[in-house]
Amino acid sequence: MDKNLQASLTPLREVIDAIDKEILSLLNQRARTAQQVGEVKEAFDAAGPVLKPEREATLIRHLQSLNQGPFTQEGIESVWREIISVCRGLERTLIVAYLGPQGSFSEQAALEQFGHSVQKMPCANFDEVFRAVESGQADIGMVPVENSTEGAVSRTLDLLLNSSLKVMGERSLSIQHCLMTQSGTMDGITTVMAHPQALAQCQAWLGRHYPQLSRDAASSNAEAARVAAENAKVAAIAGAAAAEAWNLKVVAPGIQDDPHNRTRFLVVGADDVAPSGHDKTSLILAVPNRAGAVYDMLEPIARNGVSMSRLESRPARTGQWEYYFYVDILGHQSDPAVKATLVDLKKRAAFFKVLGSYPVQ
Ligand SMILES: O=C(O)C(=O)C[C@]1(C(=O)O)C=C[C@@H](O)C=C1
Repeated sequence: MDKNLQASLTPLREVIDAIDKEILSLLNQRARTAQQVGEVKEAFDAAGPVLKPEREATLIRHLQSLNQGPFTQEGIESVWREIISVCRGLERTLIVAYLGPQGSFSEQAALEQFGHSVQKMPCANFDEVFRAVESGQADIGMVPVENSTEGAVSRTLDLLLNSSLKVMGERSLSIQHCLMTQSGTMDGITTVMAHPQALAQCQAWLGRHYPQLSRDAASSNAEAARVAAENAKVAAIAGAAAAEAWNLKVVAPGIQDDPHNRTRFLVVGADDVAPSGHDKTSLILAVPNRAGAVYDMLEPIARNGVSMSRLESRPARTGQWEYYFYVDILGHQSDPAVKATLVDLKKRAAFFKVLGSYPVQ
């Protein structure tokens, strides 16, 4: 290294070393305090959850509101999610179920939300994720619920309808699909494999570049990557994490038709989440099959001054053109306006189920 450069860097690096030492000492103070929190929780409610999503959300939002930079707001969130993850892990290890295998977008969403100090439980399908949490094998599950290009993930909606689990959080992820193979080229490739949602999100690109390839459905994109790692004739569409996990080379990155492609995931678990100050409530409603019924059903939301952030319908499979409506409204179910809205909705709906209130991401 250039001598002058070295001379200029050395004092700055000494400053960084001293700061890191202080951070380390503070991190250990924080970790010890979290252990004490764990002991208090254990003493009062040994079987209770260690995860407190509302506390994690308020704590991070508060730090972001104090932050003057140049440390970025996203940086605050990702650093503190990892700090909390380690501290939480000292209380008790959180077991997180999601659609695997290794390198899936669900895994990425789970790690972004809960940090890396968790026990990962990759599952073969969404039903298994719900079963793992319902049976207590896992503390929480992370499942995709909607994609900005392809819409609702219908299996998740059906599982939410029939499960006793609650929605405890949300996480939105930018979905950048990559085409990947063993060699990093398309020589000898006959088939492109991915989850049907990913094939749909990339169909125009595939039609333009590789119209001759057959398209095969996989249970997940990471599963397609696993198959491609075993079969030199298969190209997979998956995230960059899957390429790394399965030792594949990216042929083309960012091949989704919409560059702003995003997927929203839900955290499902057994517990109710307390208010965080900026929350959302998810519910399912059904209305009788008659004129004006949907308008009547939704009227209390507007009347109580509550904002609706999502409305999704799903056939009730009665053969009568009846639908379940999946509704997200802003606010916690303990907020007076939301509470009043829920009372009114329950009176009008043929079916009514609150899935949970949770911090807005
Ligand atoms: O405040 C708590 O209840 C804690 O357990 C501490 C802590 C944290 O590290 O800040 C850890 C886990 C919880 O999900 C929330 C916060």
